[in-house]
This record gives sequence, structure tokens and C-alpha cells, in this order.
Amino acid sequence: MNIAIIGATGYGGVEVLRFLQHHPYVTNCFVYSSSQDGTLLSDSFPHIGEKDDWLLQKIDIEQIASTCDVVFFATPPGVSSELAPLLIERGVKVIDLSGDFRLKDRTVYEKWYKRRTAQPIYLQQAIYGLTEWNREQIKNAELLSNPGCYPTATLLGLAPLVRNRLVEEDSIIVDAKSGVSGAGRQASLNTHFSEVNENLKIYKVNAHQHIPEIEQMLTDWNEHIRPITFSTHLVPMTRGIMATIYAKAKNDVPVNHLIDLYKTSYASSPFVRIRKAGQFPATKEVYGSNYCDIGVTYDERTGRITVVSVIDNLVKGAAGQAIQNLNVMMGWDETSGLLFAPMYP
Ligand SMILES: NC(=O)C1=CN([C@@H]2O[C@H](COP(=O)(O)OP(=O)(O)OC[C@H]3O[C@@H](n4cnc5c(N)ncnc54)[C@H](OP(=O)(O)O)[C@@H]3O)[C@@H](O)[C@H]2O)C=CC1
Ligand SMILES: CC(=O)N[C@@H](CCC(=O)OP(=O)(O)O)C(=O)O
Repeated sequence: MNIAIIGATGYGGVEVLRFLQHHPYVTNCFVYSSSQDGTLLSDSFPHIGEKDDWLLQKIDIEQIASTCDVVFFATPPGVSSELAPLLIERGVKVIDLSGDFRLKDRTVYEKWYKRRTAQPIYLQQAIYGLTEWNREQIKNAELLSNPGCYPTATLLGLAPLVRNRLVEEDSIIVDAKSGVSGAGRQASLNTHFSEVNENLKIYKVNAHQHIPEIEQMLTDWNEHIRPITFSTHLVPMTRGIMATIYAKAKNDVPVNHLIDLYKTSYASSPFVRIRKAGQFPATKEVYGSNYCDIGVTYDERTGRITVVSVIDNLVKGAAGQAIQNLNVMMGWDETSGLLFAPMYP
């Protein structure tokens, strides 16, 4: 199988290549760039090593469609909504890491992303790739919309509670933190060293573009869910997301029941690991891996459940989940090319 990566000079794209170069069913990866064609990808990223195939090529839809079976987009908003339809029309499967096809309602996308949406026909065709909860649909996807990093951590943490209607529908609060690689490779004032180092910042308060993506999935699971409070913070670390989630339980629920529920919910999901009672995951415990680790508890005093969900934003939150989805789309073992332990410390 031949794969194309558009946006390979970015953090998400080069992570896709890092995993695919050792994938058992992928023969070749070709890399494309809108600004650096003619140069070697290893000039930008020496860590991946040199290979002639990784000469960055101009984005030429006909050439890509005649060479590749699947195309990954790891590009900023607005790129895949233009280019992906041209590939789909030519019979090529697309896996999009951007938010262009995630929101089904055009007006919601335009409000939160402040830009024009993709064509409605493709929004309807796109399958949302939260692998653990959408495998049946993903199997038949031609256009796969990979979830955002914060939504992945948040939705995996909330799914057992919301799907089983255990929490008050208007009580969900998510306090989320991300490492700086979540903002991509492009330098900016907000992400340069002196702004981030020894600092902790809240940003996009009540205005983060991942709010409607999370609510869309939650209301699919339980139509009574009300708008959530969702806050994002930038932390002086390179990788990692921690979503700390609070919700009011409808009834008292012993911690051991909660843990059993989470373990049962994810029994067939090799990349979700549930901590024992009283234990909570840290971002380093998933660093560089495709795992989502979850800890959960109940506070009898307040009647609230606390869930802590951690991922590596570039792996389970982007490239790793995208490859997990490729595996499901192709009927391969879901873990192909992805089963390795996190790096620690
Ligand atoms: N970073 C993260 O943790 C996550 C990112 N995402 C999403 O994945 C996508 C990629 O993110 P990330 O890798 O971090 O971003 P980066 O900024 O690191 O990389 C994006 C790449 O897109 C390419 N690009 C820019 N403009 C265009 C264009 N007009 N046409 C084609 N290619 C273009 C650039 O490469 P070149 O100039 O060579 O073409 C650039 O290297 C984004 O949509 C992001 O929101 C999703 C989940 C997590
Ligand atoms: C730390 C940081 O800045 N993170 C980014 C994640 C953006 C992202 O992944 O964007 P889409 O999912 O919308 O494509 C943010 O909070 O906007």
C-alpha cells in the first residue's frame, strides 16, 4: 500500500511518517509540501533519517491519485476542505487530521472556526474517527475525519458516564491542559520560549473550537446533554494533554463500580488503560505512545465524579489515532504499527 502525507513538514505529518515507516502493511510513503518541494524531509527533521522517497514533492492531485491509495492531510484549516474532495472523486481514501470535516453543521463550523466550511456533501460523508466508539462506521470510511486532540482525551474520559446516563446532563466541566506542540511547528508570540517557560496560561476561554466537536459527540450519545464548560491551558512541556473532568452523579456510585464500568467499556480497546482505585495518570505515562490512560473517582461529599484522561497530543491526539483508523479502514489489526510502550522518563 502506498501512502501520501500532505503537510509532512509539520509536527502531525512527520509523526504519521515516523509510525508508517515501520508499519507492517505500508510499502511506501510519499511526502508533499506547499512550500518546500524539492528538498529532503530530513533537512527539516534529521531525526527520521534520510531516504530518497522522502523528497518533498509539489502537491499535484493527479500525480498523488495515480500513485497513492490513502492520503493523510496534516494541514491547517481550509486546506483539506479544498483538496480532499478532488482525491475522493478519484477513488483515493482520505484521512484528515484537521478540523475541516469534523462538524456536521456548517453554521456551527463557521461560528467557531471563523472561516468557510467544506461542501455539505463531504461533511455528511465524513466519518468521525474516535476509534474506540465508531469502529463499525470507520470500517467503511472513504473520508475519515480524525478527532481533535482535546476532544479525544475528553470524549474517551466521558463516554462511559454519558452513554450510561450516570451524570446530570447540565453538570459537565472540563479543565484541560496541553503541551506546546499542540499549536504546531510554526513559531508565534504565544508559543515562544520566554512566553511559555515557567508560565501557565488559560486561553480561548469559552471560545475554543473543540467545544462544539465535543458537544456534537456527547449529544449523539445522550440527546439531553447541555452545553459544557471547557477550559484550555498551555503548559510548559512539549507533548501531552491532561483533561480533568467533573460531573455531578445522578446517584451515589461506589468507586469500584465506576472502575468496573470503565474497564468493561474499554475491554476491547487495546489503547485505553484504566487505573486502579485511587490512582491517576500523568502525561509522561503516555509520552510518545498511542495510549489514553484514565483514572476515575467519586466524591461522596460533593456527589461529583472526577475523571482524569491523558494522551500524547501528537499520537493518540493526532497521528497515532489516524493510523489506528487506517488500520480499521483496511481491516488490519487495529494495533498494527502502534504497539510500543511510552517513553519514560
Ligand atoms: N499539533 C497537534 O497536537 C494536533 C494538530 N491537529 C491538527 O492537525 C493539523 C496539522 O497540525 P500540526 O502538524 O500541528 O501543524 P504544523 O503547523 O506543525 O504543520 C502544518 C503543515 O501544513 C502545511 N501547510 C501549511 N499551509 C498549507 C497549504 N496552504 N497547503 C498545503 N499545506 C500547507 C505546512 O507544510 P508546507 O509548508 O511544507 O506545505 C506545515 O508544515 C492542523 O489542522 C491541526 O489543527 C490535530 C490534533 C493535534
Ligand atoms: C496548544 C494549542 O494551541 N493547541 C491547539 C490545538 C489545535 C488543534 O489541534 O486544532 P484543530 O483540532 O482544530 O485542528 C489549540 O488549542 O487550538
